[in-house]
Amino acid sequence: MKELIRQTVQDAIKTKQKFFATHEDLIERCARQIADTLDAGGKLLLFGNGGSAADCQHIAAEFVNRFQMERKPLPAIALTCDTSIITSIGNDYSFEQIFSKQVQALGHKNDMAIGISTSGNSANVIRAAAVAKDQGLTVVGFSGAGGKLKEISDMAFCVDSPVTARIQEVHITIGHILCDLAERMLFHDQ
Ligand SMILES: O=C(CO)[C@@H](O)[C@H](O)[C@H](O)[C@H](O)COP(=O)(O)O
Ligand SMILES: [Zn+2]
Repeated sequence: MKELIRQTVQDAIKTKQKFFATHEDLIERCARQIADTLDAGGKLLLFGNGGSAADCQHIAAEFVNRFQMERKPLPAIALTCDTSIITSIGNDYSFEQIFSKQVQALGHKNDMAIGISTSGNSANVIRAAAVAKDQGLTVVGFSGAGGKLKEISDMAFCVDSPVTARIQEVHITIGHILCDLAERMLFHDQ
């Protein structure tokens, strides 16, 4: 058991080191886009399943409340939270449309959509990303190495690991870094 713990931690460290060694420019570019979007009155829409749904809610909370700086609340909505909306769409239409119909209702061309899928192939995430793109939103994809999400995304963060949990651990670190950078870009004078 202790060996398993050690191997898991080693794998987590290596996966993060490998990813962040090659993605600094993209992260900075994405943070700048988030800061510009929020500064111009746009908002963030986030969607994903399971652990990635939790990541969406976690990241949205950092923006709406605060991250590491005392500053005004920033608009970010996790499309994973409203059980009435999700169950009615899932029941009347399909699970595939639970996020895309919310993007249709709430998305504006000056907003950003952040889709999170470790396989990169969850149908509801792909559909929402495609609808967001059609509506003119900037689409950011957090995924694993494979899948369709990266092809749809304007900015794609692809984590090269076969293990869902390791990919998710990189995703939440990306979310924290983006929030940290965007906060500094928007409020550095405070
Ligand atoms: O958290 C985990 C696994 O670590 C699970 O809940 C996982 O998120 C779910 O199986 C998701 O449905 C996987 O979907 P996706 O990441 O492939 O889009
Ligand atoms: Zn998990």
